[in-house]
Amino acid sequence: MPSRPISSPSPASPPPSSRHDKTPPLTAAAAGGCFSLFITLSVCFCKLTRKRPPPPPAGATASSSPPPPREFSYSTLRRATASFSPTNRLGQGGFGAVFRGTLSSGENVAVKVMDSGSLQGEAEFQNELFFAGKLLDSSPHVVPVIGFSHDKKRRRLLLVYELMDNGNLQDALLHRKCPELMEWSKRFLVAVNVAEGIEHLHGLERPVIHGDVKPSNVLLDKDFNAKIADFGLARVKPEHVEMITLDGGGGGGGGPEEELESVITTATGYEDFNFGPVVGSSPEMRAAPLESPETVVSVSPEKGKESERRDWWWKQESNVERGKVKEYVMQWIGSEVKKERPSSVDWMTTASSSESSKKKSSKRLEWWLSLEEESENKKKKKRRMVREWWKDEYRREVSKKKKKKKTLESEFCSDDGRRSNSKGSSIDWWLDGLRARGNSHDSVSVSGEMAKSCGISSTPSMRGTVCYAAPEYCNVDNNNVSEKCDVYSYGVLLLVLVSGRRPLEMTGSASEIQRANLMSWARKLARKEKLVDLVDQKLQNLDQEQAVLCIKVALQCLQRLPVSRPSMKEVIGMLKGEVSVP
Ligand SMILES: Nc1ncnc2c1ncn2[C@@H]1O[C@H](COP(=O)(O)OP(=O)(O)OP(=O)(O)O)[C@@H](O)[C@H]1O
Repeated sequence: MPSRPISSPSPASPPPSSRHDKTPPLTAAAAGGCFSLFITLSVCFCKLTRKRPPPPPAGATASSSPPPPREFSYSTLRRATASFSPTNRLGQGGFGAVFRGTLSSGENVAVKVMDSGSLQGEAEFQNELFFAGKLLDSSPHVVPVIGFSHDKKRRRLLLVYELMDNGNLQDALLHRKCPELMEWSKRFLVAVNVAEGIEHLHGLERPVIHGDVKPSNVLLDKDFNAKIADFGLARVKPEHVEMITLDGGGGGGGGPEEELESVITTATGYEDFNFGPVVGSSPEMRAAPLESPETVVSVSPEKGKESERRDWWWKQESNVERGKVKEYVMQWIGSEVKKERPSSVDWMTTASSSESSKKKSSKRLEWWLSLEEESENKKKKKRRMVREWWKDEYRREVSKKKKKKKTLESEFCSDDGRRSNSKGSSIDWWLDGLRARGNSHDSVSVSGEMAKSCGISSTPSMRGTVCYAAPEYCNVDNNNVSEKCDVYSYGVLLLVLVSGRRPLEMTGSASEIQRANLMSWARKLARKEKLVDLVDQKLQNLDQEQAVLCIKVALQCLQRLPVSRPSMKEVIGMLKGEVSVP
């Protein structure tokens, strides 16, 4: 019987044992696939959610020392400030409102939000960012920007700073009257801190001119250590600076006519804005000043007059923006006309409330602003007429004043000690204020307290703040900007610190009138050798000698000619008693 051949096992039908053996590799492959898919998805998710670091600034090298300012997302800052809650509002500047915030890391910050349509805003934003990289952690007496954010949808630009617990010096000294600042040693320390902060800026390889030194730009930490803030108007020192060595060369000299004219020009801020408005919002335009302000800022004598006049950020021109600028200037002049009246609140408000006079003012201002289209001769003629108008306005106001106030006014002594008569020189009274650039809330208490919370910026001009700005800084041909501008402003700040008064302050009593202009009063006291009269009576544990020394240093800083002012290094030396006061 033939034996049945043993059929070979068909490959299609493996034995049960063999099928069972192949299952684990298949499962492993599926699991491996799932795992790699998971990894890929995780990596993608991480990439998508990770915040991109800001691009390095132009010209930055990999080894550039200070880290660039951080970019925050808008939502982070919104969360940090509880949706920019009014309860977190710290103050208001020309740029916009500033809010207190706490980041998720627990870090306390101050967030500055640029108002959409702010004239100053965008240029200042760029400027602050430009200096942020340069100044981060560079000095204990400087508050640089630590980050920024922008929200395209809401057209908002935001800057983030380290929070300074005791706010600004202006507020702490003059509004809140913090007890800590009633201690002489603390005030003196603030004076030295500020001087060191400015000296640090001036001592950089390319010196930085702050351009807006004033008490509201000095911030105080929890121990009342002072730091310089707000680099919106800062600039790198021009390579060629024309130093004024002759009186009248741009330091505000010249005859009364010229002075009056220049006062009106500077007071309106018109010339500043005429250079071209704040840049537009396209990225290219925004990038321009960030690239290299140093190269544009130089004011070499070879350049044309027109280009000499331009600050580096005023590069863009657009008619639409011009319209906005004019509107702004008109509003501003209007408010200045109201603010600058020398006497008490009552006649000022009476005057400003009259509807017809408002209309008249507005017409005249329109007219004044139309000067830019006029020829030089016509401009001169109109300027003369505007001058007349300002005088008329003032005389009208004066005639409304009570007899008593007239008497007080006639007692006012001018800067050089000459007694002014009530009619002819009455305009000088408040023009003196304007000459000293006295229209900010930093300086004006004529109309009562104008605290930050009113929402009024203290920098109405892009050339610093009235009262604090050096005469040459406000000059139309602004090619004389040097560190000495900051020295002048520091001199005013020092007087404010020692006296506890604003640079321009009027309360109405006869004795007060002579002290209304802090700088003039200090000079007068110096002539009488009674500087101690200027020292704040409320100061505790006063070191009289040191306080008088501070006033002397301040007067050195306030010299009209920049070359006559000391450097900040010398100022620190004088304050510390290492250098004698000339
Ligand atoms: N880092 C900060 N910490 C605490 N408060 C701050 C800080 N930065 C600004 N502030 C507050 O917000 C206010 C407004 O600041 P901002 O720098 O915008 O305006 P300003 O310098 O006072 O005015 P301007 O911009 O017209 O010169 C300050 O006066 C200060 O009280």
